[in-house]
Amino acid sequence: MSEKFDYEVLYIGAGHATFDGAAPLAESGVSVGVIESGLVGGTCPNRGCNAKIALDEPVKVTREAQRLNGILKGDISIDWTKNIEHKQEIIDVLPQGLTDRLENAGATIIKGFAQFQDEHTVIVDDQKKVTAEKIVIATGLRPHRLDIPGTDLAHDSEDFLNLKKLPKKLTIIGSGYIGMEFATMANESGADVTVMLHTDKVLRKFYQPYVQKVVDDLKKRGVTFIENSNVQAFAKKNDAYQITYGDNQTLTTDWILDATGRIPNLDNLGLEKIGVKYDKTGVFVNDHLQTNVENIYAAGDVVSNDLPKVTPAAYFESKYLMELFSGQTQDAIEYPVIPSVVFTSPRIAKAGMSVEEAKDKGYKISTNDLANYWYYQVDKEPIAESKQIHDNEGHLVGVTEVSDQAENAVNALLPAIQFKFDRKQVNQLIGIFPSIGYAAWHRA
Ligand SMILES: Cc1cc2nc3c(=O)[nH]c(=O)nc-3n(C[C@H](O)[C@H](O)[C@H](O)COP(=O)(O)OP(=O)(O)OC[C@H]3O[C@@H](n4cnc5c(N)ncnc54)[C@H](O)[C@@H]3O)c2cc1C
Ligand SMILES: NC(=O)c1ccc[n+]([C@@H]2O[C@H](COP(=O)([O-])OP(=O)(O)OC[C@H]3O[C@@H](n4cnc5c(N)ncnc54)[C@H](O)[C@@H]3O)[C@@H](O)[C@H]2O)c1
Repeated sequence: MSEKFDYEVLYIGAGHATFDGAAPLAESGVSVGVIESGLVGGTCPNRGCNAKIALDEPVKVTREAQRLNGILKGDISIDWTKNIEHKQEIIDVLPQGLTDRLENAGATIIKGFAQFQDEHTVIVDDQKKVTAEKIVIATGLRPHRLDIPGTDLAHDSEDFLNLKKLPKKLTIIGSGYIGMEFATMANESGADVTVMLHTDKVLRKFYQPYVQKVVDDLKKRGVTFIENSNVQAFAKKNDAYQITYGDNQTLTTDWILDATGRIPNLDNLGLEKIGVKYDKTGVFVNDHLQTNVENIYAAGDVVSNDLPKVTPAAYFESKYLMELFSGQTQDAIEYPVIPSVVFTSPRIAKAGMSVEEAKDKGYKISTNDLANYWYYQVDKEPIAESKQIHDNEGHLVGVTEVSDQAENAVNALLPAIQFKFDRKQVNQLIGIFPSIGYAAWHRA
């Protein structure tokens, strides 16, 4: 225990970037404090991944049942209100569970909003002074809001995940992760959905031919996409809302979701006072996640880097800091392959080298027509394809898949990509048959 300070390590924020590492760090005997202004667990469990995937499950099941219609008898449809209630039941227990995990490990949770006073001192809710030898900024992101007249009439992803009743007409501004996942859920649950694009691109970080398959399918299901929409204003119109866009066109809707991205949670943190460098992309860190102020670190979504802003990245950084602070490593952080997926229906998942980069390098790109592979025909998947990329020595270096279980297929291939398995090693591992993992692996 540090004699000079209240804690050896103090985390600001209690999301994945904190708790995955803070709990084992406290268990190892380091004195740990965690300041959290909202729910312990942060975005992912409370208003992100867990909440979203609970709402998505009936969508996936409904789609499958539609495909198996004739074998399965009777119509099924989603009761939105019940779905929201079920989601809430599942996630309500998570903040307490994570609080217990941190406290049982020996960490102290301090509720309130933190502001730096100096590089070793933080003031919580303008009252309580907390000091620490090292401080980790892990404050995450918050929704970006369009700077246009009427912007307050729009809602964010958290509002959507808490909607007790699904609006009849829902308009989504933005076609990134949130725009596309929420358009899928709302459409399958019975809403009339319009997606307004900034440009003509949807999910620009994913393989575009697969994105197009998902967009075409959503169009067939009634979702409208407006490209280059140039959204200019929102206004209240009787019981509805009017969106002015394009060349002075208007659109009337019942509910507006602003899904135009997320920005670092750094307002009023007092970083200017202590000289920590950052910009609108996040906090600048070196290869030890250390800021320009020696004892201050940053982890998770709030860090300025090119990684996808996803839970596995926050988790990995949190674990790295735990190892650094407990003396298990002094090495620079070395990121593994970080996979990502968009939970549309079907999903698009990817890991490692992209198809575009593989083309530039002249690597081998194999196309797997999975819709015609027998195991994907079991549940009659019409949209299922993958690309596997092998380098010149025959190692699998990248994969992208569009299918209902693309996330599981990509997960199965991660060891081969991460550890550069050679042919002999790949052949040495056999999976359970039949399974999606097996189907992916036997092509590796
Ligand atoms: C709708 C949605 C769906 C998502 N789905 C997925 C998914 O399916 N898979 C995936 O991998 N990722 C998903 N993500 C991303 C994932 O949630 C984040 O990458 C992850 O939560 C980042 O963790 P973090 O700890 O860096 O930040 P956060 O979880 O955001 O935690 C930051 C915490 O800091 C607190 N805080 C901020 N400022 C202060 C302050 N001054 N004082 C005290 N506390 C403060 C906040 O209250 C918050 O609890 C999703 C995100 C959203 C919004
Ligand atoms: N499955 C997952 O892992 C998952 C799911 C949801 C969210 N997330 C995380 O949350 C973050 C935020 O998600 P997001 O979808 O808000 O961000 P995003 O960056 O994925 O997408 C933002 C979208 O808004 C559009 N946009 C920006 N300005 C606009 C304007 N003026 N008019 C119309 N469109 C505009 C962009 O073109 C883009 O399509 C993601 O970066 C991701 O890391 C992850």
